[in-house]
Amino acid sequence: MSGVDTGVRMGELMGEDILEIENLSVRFPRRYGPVSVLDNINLSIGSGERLAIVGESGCGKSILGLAVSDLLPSSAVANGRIEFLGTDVRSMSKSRRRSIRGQGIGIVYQDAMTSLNPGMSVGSQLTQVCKRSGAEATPAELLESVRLGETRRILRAKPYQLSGGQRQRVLIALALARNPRLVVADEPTTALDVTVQAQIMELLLNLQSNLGFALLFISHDLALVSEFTQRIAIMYAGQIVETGLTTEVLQDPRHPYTAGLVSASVSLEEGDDELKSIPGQVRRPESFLEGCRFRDRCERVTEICSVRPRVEEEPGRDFACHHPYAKTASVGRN
Ligand SMILES: Nc1ncnc2c1ncn2[C@@H]1O[C@H](COP(=O)(O)OP(=O)(O)OP(=O)(O)O)[C@@H](O)[C@H]1O
Ligand code: NI
Repeated sequence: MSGVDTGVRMGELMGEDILEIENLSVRFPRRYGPVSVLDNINLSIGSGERLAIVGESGCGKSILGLAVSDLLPSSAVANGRIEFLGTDVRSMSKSRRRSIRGQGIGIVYQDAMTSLNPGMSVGSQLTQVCKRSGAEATPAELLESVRLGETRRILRAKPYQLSGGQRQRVLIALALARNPRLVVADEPTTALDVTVQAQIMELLLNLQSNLGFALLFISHDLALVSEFTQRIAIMYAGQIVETGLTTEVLQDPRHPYTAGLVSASVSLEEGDDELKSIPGQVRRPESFLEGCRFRDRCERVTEICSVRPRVEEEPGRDFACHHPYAKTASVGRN
């Protein structure tokens, strides 16, 4: 948690918090023993806020999205609090949890083909979700709100008869059927080509500003994230290493991991002959390091890094590092 005694938390600046995660840890004991694949996560989202979760593959972004949506696999063991609209979701009965989730949290995944039921028409899937969540809108209206033309044909179609972009719009319509206060979008456009990707992002953002839900946007793509989100949390190996306003974090990273991601992304955009990337790769959970989990890849590493770094709290910014980069005087350079 940030700014405990002095500052105002960012979520509060955006309106009241609708989601608060406190000391959340997730393990897969049968696979990785006592290692936490999500380790002591603290995070909140304000009403109507757009928050990005960023990090390399295997850092735990999707597991965090699943935990928030109460969809963790049964082999996962979770500890900590996840409070949605003021209620601790994890302490409720299964059926109550399902109804809260059904009415408050919508989910859009990358892979529409596996998120949709392949044997069932789009219309039946929408009807089912509308019924379950007591939606006021009809399936046809939902398809119109995600700007799918040819509504009648699409209602009758099976998922495989649609294009990737159309399927992604159907997923968004299903999320809207839940009257969401929060939408978790996990790499929602990764599988699409660039033009369609831009259209889907624009749709999601239009709906977000018209309907006012908060957006938890999981992505690898710093360009998308900087265009579309207000706040960012950087994850490495199951831990949040830095949070703050998206523009400030990306322009003036304090954590060496964030700095590495930013320079790799800039290098990619500028089409450098030799792509700058962070040396090495994310370890598998069974070999996560004690102390700072990033230390084997970090250019600033010293002995102290085998001790877990505290979370430093500055106004509007948290980071967990023994050797952070100094704050640049003028954010907004370049
Ligand atoms: N069902 C599972 N059982 C055991 N381990 C799992 C399971 N699901 C995920 N994991 C592990 O949890 C860790 C985090 O995975 P996660 O899918 O959240 O990463 P990610 O950041 O979303 O990566 P990507 O960018 O590739 O989607 C990985 O080490 C993964 O192997
Ligand atoms: Ni993922």
